[in-house]
Amino acid sequence: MASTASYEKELAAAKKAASLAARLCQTVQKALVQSDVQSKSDKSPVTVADYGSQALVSLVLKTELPSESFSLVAEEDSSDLRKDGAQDTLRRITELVNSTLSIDGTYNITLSEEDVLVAIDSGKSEGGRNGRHWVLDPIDGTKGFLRGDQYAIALALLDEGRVVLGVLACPNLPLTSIAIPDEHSSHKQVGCLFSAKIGDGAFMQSLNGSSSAKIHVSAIENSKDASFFESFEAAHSMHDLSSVIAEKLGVQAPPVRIDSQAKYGALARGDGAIYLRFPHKGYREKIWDHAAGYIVVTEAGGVATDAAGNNLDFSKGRYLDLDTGIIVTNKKLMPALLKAVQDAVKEKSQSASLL
Ligand SMILES: Nc1ncnc2c1ncn2[C@@H]1O[C@H](COP(=O)(O)O)[C@@H](O)[C@H]1OP(=O)(O)O
Ligand SMILES: [Mg+2]
Ligand SMILES: [Mg+2]
Ligand SMILES: [Mg+2]
Repeated sequence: MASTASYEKELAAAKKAASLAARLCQTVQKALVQSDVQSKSDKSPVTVADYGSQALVSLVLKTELPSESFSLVAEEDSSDLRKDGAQDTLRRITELVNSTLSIDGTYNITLSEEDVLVAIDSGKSEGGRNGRHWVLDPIDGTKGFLRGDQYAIALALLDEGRVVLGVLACPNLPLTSIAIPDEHSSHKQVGCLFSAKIGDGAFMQSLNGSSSAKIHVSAIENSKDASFFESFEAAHSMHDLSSVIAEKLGVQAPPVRIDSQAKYGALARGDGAIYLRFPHKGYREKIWDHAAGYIVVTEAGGVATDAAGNNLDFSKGRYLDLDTGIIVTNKKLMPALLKAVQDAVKEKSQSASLL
């Protein structure tokens, strides 16, 4: 039964898997940031890190939890890597996975290229409301990764359709608040690991392995004092709609634009009070883009719903069925936020029908 399980060892395995994947991604991103302009336009580093991260997470979960049946819903699959011309990429991924494993030293394993493909392809599950399913985005925020900005490794566990635990590794997120940008920001210590287990609260620790501290969403009650997060990429979210909502709420601070589910982590520790996400028409949200962030923020005392105020339902397979968008905030601000969202959405659709 989902309600009596403690998920203790699953959480430990998830933290281990995400931390190791973060180490692999950092290795690649560091080389990328130092590389010349020409190689920066090359998308292959993120491809290598993306597949490498998925292979490592799958391997660590299977190794740490050998007695459990294994189902993984993940973003990537190996079909492109099995094509002619991908041999070099597959070789680079395999080397990267093996060197990350050997630096860590916990596992005395060397993977073959075929092992890597098999590990990646354990992620083909469809999820759903029965049984347990891991949910993984091996790199969330690929655009941020390529820019040298924020990205996350996002891993969650579904049990009978509910998110029961989640971890978010954010290698570039400062350990202290990002609410006040300061000129010394380049000296800030970075690398956060957020984790949450159902009924147990949410925690943050350094990816370098310090002890974890409990985190809470902002206690702000007056929306005028709130600040909000949205996607860095305008193509991912309707920034015009979020600015209308912010105006209706009387929010005075400009939006903080960052990539990836790092937004959920930052919100869960109170760096900002609202996260607005309104993808353009026709975009379907995937469960791996929200499951880990959702439990981190809700266990930190926050609420996340769609624009109709419905709870997010992770039990429908690989996609989330949503009304319009996703809104996240604390319990005090949610009623006013929901009203502002619904008014703004109504006005937008009325003005669209007048055109
Ligand atoms: N057109 C799109 N609209 C919304 N989200 C998108 C779009 N294209 C990709 N994404 C996904 O949005 C998430 C990043 O969102 P953001 O940084 O805007 O919060 C990622 O999951 C990214 O995929 P990926 O995981 O491949 O990076
Ligand atoms: Mg993603
Ligand atoms: Mg991704
Ligand atoms: Mg992607």
